[in-house]
Parts: sequence; C-alpha cells; structure tokens
Amino acid sequence: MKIKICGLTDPKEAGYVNEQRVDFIGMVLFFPKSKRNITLDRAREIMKCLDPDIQKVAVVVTPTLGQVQSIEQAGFDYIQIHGEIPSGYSESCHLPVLKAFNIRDMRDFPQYSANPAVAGYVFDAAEPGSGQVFDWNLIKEIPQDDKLFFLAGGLNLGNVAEAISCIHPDGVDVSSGVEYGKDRTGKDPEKIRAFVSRARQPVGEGV
Ligand SMILES: O=C(O)c1ccccc1NCC(=O)[C@H](O)[C@H](O)COP(=O)(O)O
Repeated sequence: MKIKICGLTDPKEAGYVNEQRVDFIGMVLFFPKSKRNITLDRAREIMKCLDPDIQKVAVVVTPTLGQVQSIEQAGFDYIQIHGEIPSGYSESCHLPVLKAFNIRDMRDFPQYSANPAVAGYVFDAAEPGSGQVFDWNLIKEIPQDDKLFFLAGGLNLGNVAEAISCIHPDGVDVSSGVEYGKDRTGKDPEKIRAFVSRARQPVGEGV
C-alpha cells in the first residue's frame, strides 16, 4: 500500500515522513485560498530535507502553463491537478500528472484515463483538503487500470483500514487526518506514525 501525506508546509515535517518511509508527499502551490499553500521557495526548502526515495508531488488547481513549467523546473516528480489540465500541457511540461477528481468531475474519468500524460488518479471529496469523507460507492465502478489509483478525502486512523478493504486502492492520501487539530497547525508526527502503520497492515488484520 502506497502512502501519500499531503499538504506539507514546514521543513521539519520532512523529518516526520522520512522516519515513516512514506512513498509520496504533496505540497499545495499557487492556491492562496488554502491554509496549506506555500511558495515555490518554501517547497524547495522542504524538498532538500526529504529522503530521495520519496516522490514529490506539486498539488495545484487548474494551473497555468507558466505555473506547471516552474513546478517542473523546481524538481518535483509529479503534479497533482485538481480542475483542468491546461491545454498544451504535454508540449510544455513532462511531469506525470496525478489527476484529482472532486466528485463533480468524476464523470470525466474516461477522458483522463485515455490521456498519456496522466499517470494516476486521486479520488477525493468535493472540497480538497477539507477532511471530509465522500461516498465510496461513487468510485466502486471505476475500472482500476495500470495507472496509480489513490483514495483521498477525510482518511484518518479510524477509517483507513475500512477504506482499503472496501476500495483496494494502490495508495491512500491524507492531509487533515494527520494534522494536530483546531488549536495548532501543521502535521502531527504521532498521527503520521499511527496512520502509516494502520494503512500498511494487511487487509483483515485491522482493528
Ligand atoms: O489541502 C488543501 O488545502 C488543498 C487545496 C487545493 C487543492 C488540493 C488540496 N489538498 C489536496 C490534499 O490534501 C489531498 O490530496 C486530499 O484532498 C486529502 O485531504 P484531506 O481530506 O484533508 O485528507
């Protein structure tokens, strides 16, 4: 089971994900409405602290071609796109895309699955990064092809084992569920440890 911890904002959080040997991390860019939005300079600082095996994902919403080019130059491994992939993407940028679906656009799945720039999918709640779970029945009929299939949206220690046994994704993606909570921002290393350990338990051995 691949683990993606999304919405890192601080270099010290790189230490937490290195310790748990997670597979992917995400950083939100060019989206000031998000409390997790960071600058490219900050993202570079965080990337310098990450173990080289961890895949670095830039998380964006309907980016411009200029933005995707600057993301590629910054040294990311993937770009996670919510909303639209800009036209002319493949001529301007060679980063593999994780196409995020936020319910209202799930019917567009066939169009994206046929796009060679798309290396994987992230099925997420209507509002990304909100910590809300969506109805997993909506994706039960989605064919699992040879592209990466991540489940996101309100995952946490209490529901990740059930989510894995229900959907059988290649990976799980979490942000809010490994954060401190109301009175303190940022990622909680103990919540990351517990989430990773639960998600990596073989199906059937959960509590
Ligand atoms: O985190 C955000 O604020 C955000 C804003 C805009 C686009 C994507 C964003 N986050 C993506 C993610 O954190 C995850 O891929 C996913 O939404 C899971 O979030 P959560 O429900 O909080 O676990």
